[in-house]
Amino acid sequence: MVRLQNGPGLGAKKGPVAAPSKTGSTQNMSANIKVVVRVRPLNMKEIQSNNRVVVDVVDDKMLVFDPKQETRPFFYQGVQQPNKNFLKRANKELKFVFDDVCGQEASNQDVFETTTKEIIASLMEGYNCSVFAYGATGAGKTFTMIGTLENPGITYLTMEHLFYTIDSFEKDREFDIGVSYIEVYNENVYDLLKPSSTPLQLREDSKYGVMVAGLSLHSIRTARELLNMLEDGNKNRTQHPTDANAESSRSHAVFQVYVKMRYKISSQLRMVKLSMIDLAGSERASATGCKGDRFKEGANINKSLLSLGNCINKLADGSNYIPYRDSKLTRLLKDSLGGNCKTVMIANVSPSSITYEDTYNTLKYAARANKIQLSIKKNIVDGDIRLSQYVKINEELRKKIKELEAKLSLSSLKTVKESDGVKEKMSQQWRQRIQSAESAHTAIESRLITNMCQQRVLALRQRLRTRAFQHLADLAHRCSTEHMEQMCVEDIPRQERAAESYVKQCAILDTKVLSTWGEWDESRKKLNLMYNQAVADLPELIDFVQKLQTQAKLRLVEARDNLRYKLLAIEHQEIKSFTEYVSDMPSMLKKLYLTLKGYDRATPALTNEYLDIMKKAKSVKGIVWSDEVPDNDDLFKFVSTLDLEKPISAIDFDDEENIDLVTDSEDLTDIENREPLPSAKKRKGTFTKGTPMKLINNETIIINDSFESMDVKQAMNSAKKVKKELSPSTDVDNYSTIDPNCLNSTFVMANKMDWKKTVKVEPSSQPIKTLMDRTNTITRTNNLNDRAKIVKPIVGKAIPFKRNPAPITVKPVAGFGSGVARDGTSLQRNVQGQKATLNEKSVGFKAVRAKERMQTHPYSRPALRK
Ligand SMILES: Nc1ncnc2c1ncn2[C@@H]1O[C@H](COP(=O)(O)OP(=O)(O)OP(=O)(O)O)[C@@H](O)[C@H]1O
Repeated sequence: MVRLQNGPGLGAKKGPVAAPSKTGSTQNMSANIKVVVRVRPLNMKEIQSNNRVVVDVVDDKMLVFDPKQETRPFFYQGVQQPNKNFLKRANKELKFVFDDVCGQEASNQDVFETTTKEIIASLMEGYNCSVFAYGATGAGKTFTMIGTLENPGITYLTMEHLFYTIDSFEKDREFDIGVSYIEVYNENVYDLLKPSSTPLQLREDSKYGVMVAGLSLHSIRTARELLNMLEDGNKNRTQHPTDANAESSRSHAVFQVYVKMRYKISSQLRMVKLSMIDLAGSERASATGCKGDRFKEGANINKSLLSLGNCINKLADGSNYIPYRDSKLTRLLKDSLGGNCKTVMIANVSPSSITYEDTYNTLKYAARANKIQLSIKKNIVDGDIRLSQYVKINEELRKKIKELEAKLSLSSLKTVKESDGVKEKMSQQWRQRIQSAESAHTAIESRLITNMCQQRVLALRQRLRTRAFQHLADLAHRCSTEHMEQMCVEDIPRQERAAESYVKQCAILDTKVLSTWGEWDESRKKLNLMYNQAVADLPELIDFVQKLQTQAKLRLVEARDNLRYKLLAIEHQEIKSFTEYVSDMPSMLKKLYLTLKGYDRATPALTNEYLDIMKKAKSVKGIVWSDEVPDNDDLFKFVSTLDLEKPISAIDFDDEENIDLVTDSEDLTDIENREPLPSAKKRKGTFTKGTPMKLINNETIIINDSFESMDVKQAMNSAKKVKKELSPSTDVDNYSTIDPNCLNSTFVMANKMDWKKTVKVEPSSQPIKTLMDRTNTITRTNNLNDRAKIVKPIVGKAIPFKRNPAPITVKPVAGFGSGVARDGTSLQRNVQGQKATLNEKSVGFKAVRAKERMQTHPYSRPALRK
């Protein structure tokens, strides 16, 4: 098999060298075999023989074989004959036109220029190329192909040009070059570079074409190496002197150059072959004068050349069948003649008439070959084509991918940027919208909190004011000093005005709170909806939303703190005042008790009560734990709680037990005099229990002066107890029989009242009047003489009671804490024998006011809003 030796690329890859593929080519081109005729100069022998020149080179394209000779006058018997030399053969004067005609003066360089130089370009393009020298022996074939050291032949020149060309292509291609040199002698193939007596076998492969089994390939780097190689090879070539040529080559010498090209970028691989063939002489056997082996040689040579001629003829005729297998030479040159090859035929001829027939045959041969139309293809191996195509496609795809990636990257970046920009814009818009809505909501909430805080402060202050007033009321009726009396006279209207003002303020605040709360609730719903939408659109806004919600909670906590601080300050002041107030009570109580006891009026019940008070004083705790919050103190809960979800109005100060709702218009009479009710629930029912005063019967009114929650039932039991102590046989249920003198200060037994008449107090009989009526217009007459008789100091001097010389009339004032009877009428309070009458006008007046209040407290009275 053909193998490369010492080749840098090919040598490393041992194995059969890929021959050009028939199917691997991708481009076709049509070309005739280029035929160049070279006419050598006459050699010395020919010159000496003075033979005529039968080849007349007209120009570089045409020659005339056996041209017409110059006419010389013909004399016969001394007489010039006019037209005819009967002794002379007529000249053929055949005009041959070839691709090129190199005359006798043409050098090998000139031949190279016209023959193989141009095929190197084709070789670099991937075409197989073939050059063979044809001609008779001694026609100058070897001289043309091999030449001499002084005048190297076209093989050397071609290889030199090949290396020169390779150098110019090395930038983008890698080359591996291997050469072989064989001879076909007597139909046997021999390796001239690896001499062996054993002929090599020709193998044909469908893919690689004709191959020489066992042929050595040699790598060369310079043309000079080739020259030496050729010289060595020619030494191994069979040569025998003939008559025509002293150094006649008796074999066909085939020098083949394998060029492997790999494109650096595409990795495309091209395998091309340049065949340079020096054929054996095509001379006639007679011309060689050989006999024996030499004759046999000539016969074989002629046979191979005949086969070559036949193939050329067939190729020229366009025959489908080409008899390549007729000889080893034609088999070997299959690729170079009719196959995938650009072929140059150099027909060497001698101009001498000595070789007239051979020259004529050569010219005919060459002319015939010139008609061969070859279809040649570039030799690109299938796999390499695919590989290179894949590589190329891959590269293109990679390039495209990169471009697309770049575009995509830009597009993505742009999209991301656009998306980010849109998101950022959306985010900003949402934030602005939310902040705007949140600011508005905060403003509303601030108003709501302010109003609710005002509600609670107001409620607390009113509670404390009422308590203070109650304390004053508790004391006033016992006072006889003018100063105290004056205090009461002044304070009552003031307190009642304060109460009325409180009611109004409550109504206003209630309205404000409920109105603001509605606004706040609506704003809150919108804000929450906005929060949800924003987070749904942009989940990253959740932090922003949560921050706002946390800020809202903090605002509420701060508001509660501020409120409690304010309430605490108020309570603190109240405790301080109350402590001062209470601190004097024990000594006073002790004096009173001892006074009563001194007059023997300290009943067992009173004594027990006194003892109870002592016990309580003994067990008073100095510390009230902060977590001991009174469960039933709704006012405390209301004041201390700031719940935006419960926009209730101020709570009633009365004990829950004592609060009922007036359900009809008749029962509305005293609502105005009550504390504002905390809720609709508390206003349901009837206003029966817990009234400060209660009409027991027409004669008796039980007054619960204590502002603090006082259980009527407890009071009644206490009254019964006192009655029993005083008169065990008395029916305790009949209060009319209770002696007022036996009652302690809590209970007052009224005289039988005439509801229709105003009781007028006789001035003479009632020198002292202690007034404590927070309710109605009354004209009362108090005769405290009896009291003066009763209340005497036990020890020491009696308590001085200032007598009031004239009855006192109190103008109708919507009072706070006034008693309201179940039937809706105001009750008079008779303290220790005072007579009270009902002023019916005041009832109607208060009823109207109560209705007004109900209207100003729509949320406090939801049942009545309709
Ligand atoms: N163009 C030429 N110029 C000068 N001398 C030439 C030329 N051609 C051939 N000769 C000479 O002619 C002789 C015969 O040439 P050559 O050996 O090349 O013939 P050939 O065709 O190879 O013969 P053979 O077939 O017998 O080998 C040689 O001595 C050679 O130097």
